[in-house]
Amino acid sequence: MMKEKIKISAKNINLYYGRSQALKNINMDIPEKKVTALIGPSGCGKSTFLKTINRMNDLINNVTITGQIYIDEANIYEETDTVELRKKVGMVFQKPNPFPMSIYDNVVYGSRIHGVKVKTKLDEIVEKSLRSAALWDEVKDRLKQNALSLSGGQQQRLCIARVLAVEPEILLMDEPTSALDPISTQKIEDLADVLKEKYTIIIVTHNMQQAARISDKTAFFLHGEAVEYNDTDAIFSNPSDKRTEDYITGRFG
Ligand SMILES: Nc1ncnc2c1ncn2[C@@H]1O[C@H](COP(=O)(O)OP(=O)(O)OP(=O)(O)O)[C@@H](O)[C@H]1O
Repeated sequence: MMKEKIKISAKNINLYYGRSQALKNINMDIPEKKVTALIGPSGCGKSTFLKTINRMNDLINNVTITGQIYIDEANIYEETDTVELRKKVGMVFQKPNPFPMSIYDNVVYGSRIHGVKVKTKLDEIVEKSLRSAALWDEVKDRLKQNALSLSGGQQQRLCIARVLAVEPEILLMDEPTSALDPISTQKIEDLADVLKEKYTIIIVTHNMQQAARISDKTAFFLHGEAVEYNDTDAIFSNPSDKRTEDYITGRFG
C-alpha cells in the first residue's frame, strides 16, 4: 500500500480562552484525501481544535495559542495570509448558514470577491460546485430563487457548494448533520465519501455511528486532550485507552 501523505500536522498545540485551557498539547498528523473524525463529549475541545486549522480562533478576543500547525509543511501561524488560508481551508458549520440571496449568488459569493466577473465563468462555477455538492439536479431550474427557501438539508449542501466554489484543499465540517433529518444526513455522508477523492476532510461529530461509517481516521478528545488517534477501525474495534473504550461503548458522554 502507498504511504499516505500528511496534509496537516499539529505540533504541541495548546490553546487558552483567557486562563482556561481548552487544548492540551495536541499532536496529530492528518492524512491527505481521507476523512478524519473528531469525537468526544461536549466541551472537550473538538470545535476549538478544528478552528485552529483555519485560524478562526484568531477572531476571538483573549485567545492564546502555542505550538504549530503545518499545512503542506508551511507553518500557518507564521507564514500564511489568513485570506489565502481560509480559501484553501473551507468550513461548513452545524447550522446551515446560506446568505439571504439567490442560490446562484450564494455559490459565486467567494469567487466574486476573488475577482471573477465573466458571466460564463460564473455559470460554470455554479454548475460545477452544485454538482459536486450533489444539489444541481434539485435546484438547476430555480437558481435565482432565494436560498432561504431551500430545505435545511439542501441549504447545508448549498453551503458545501459555496465552499467548494473557491477550490479549497481542506474541508472542515463542524457537526454538519446535527440539524438535519436522516435522509439529508445520509446525503451529506455519501457526499463526504465522494469528496474525499479530492479533498482532505475533517469532521466533528457527536454521532459515533457516523464517525464509524464515514471516517478513515478517528481522534477521541477528552478535556482538551487528544486521548487516542488511530485508524477508525482500530478505534472502534480495539481502542487502546480505557477512556476511549468507555466513551464508544456509551459508558459516559
Ligand atoms: N469563545 C470562547 N470563549 C471562551 N471559552 C470557550 C469559547 N469557545 C469554547 N470555549 C470553551 O472551550 C472548551 C471547548 O469547547 P469546544 O466548543 O471546542 O468543545 P466541543 O468539543 O466542540 O464541544 P461541543 O461538542 O459541545 O460542540 C469548553 O469548555 C468551552 O466552554
